[in-house]
Amino acid sequence: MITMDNIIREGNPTLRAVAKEVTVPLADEDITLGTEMMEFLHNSQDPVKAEELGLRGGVGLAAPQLDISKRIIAVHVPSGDLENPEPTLSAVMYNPKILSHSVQDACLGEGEGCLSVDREVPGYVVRHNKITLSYVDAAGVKQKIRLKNYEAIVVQHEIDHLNGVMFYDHINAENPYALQDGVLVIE
Ligand SMILES: O=CN(O)C[C@@H](CC1CCCC1)C(=O)N1NCCC[C@H]1C(=O)Nc1ccccn1
Ligand code: NI
Repeated sequence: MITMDNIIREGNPTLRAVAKEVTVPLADEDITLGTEMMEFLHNSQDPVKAEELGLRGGVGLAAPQLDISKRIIAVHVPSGDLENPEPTLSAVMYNPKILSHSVQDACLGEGEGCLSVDREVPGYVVRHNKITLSYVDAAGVKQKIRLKNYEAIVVQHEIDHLNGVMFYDHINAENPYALQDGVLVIE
């Protein structure tokens, strides 16, 4: 089971490496890894388990954060309202690739953090508001989906990890809260 001890922190060169594509059909070990990554996200969002295991709640995880330089990500975005427990996006994605994106940019009003960064780095992380994404799913089937707003931000944060990019690489050093006209601020 994955815990915070398995998550590498900034300074580890794997976080700055470009991860390798996984072979398709998927190897058993890659399927198992994806399952464990998703289980970590579930546990991290369960108040009892997160407390028990000392987990920071996470909505996404990339294999390089486990010191495994493979193009595998897991995302599990809760719906946010307790009535509807259905997550708005829950998937393990192999070889994810952004095929196209909106001209419209967006950022989280709260900025971003990272389970591999044990410090606050304030500022807007400007990303694409909408993306068209292809990936191979846990069943080995090629998927093509469109995402927008928060879900699109989460997936872009994870794909950045596959390319050795950290969220704060996008923050304007002179003025962390500088915003071009028309950038959508997502609260
Ligand atoms: O690469 C992956 N990571 O580094 C885990 C990150 C991924 C998100 C950061 C911004 C977009 C994707 C993560 O999830 N967080 N960042 C650090 C602490 C907070 C935590 C978080 O946002 N938690 C959360 C949010 C809503 C509901 C439940 N939990
Ligand atoms: Ni991260």
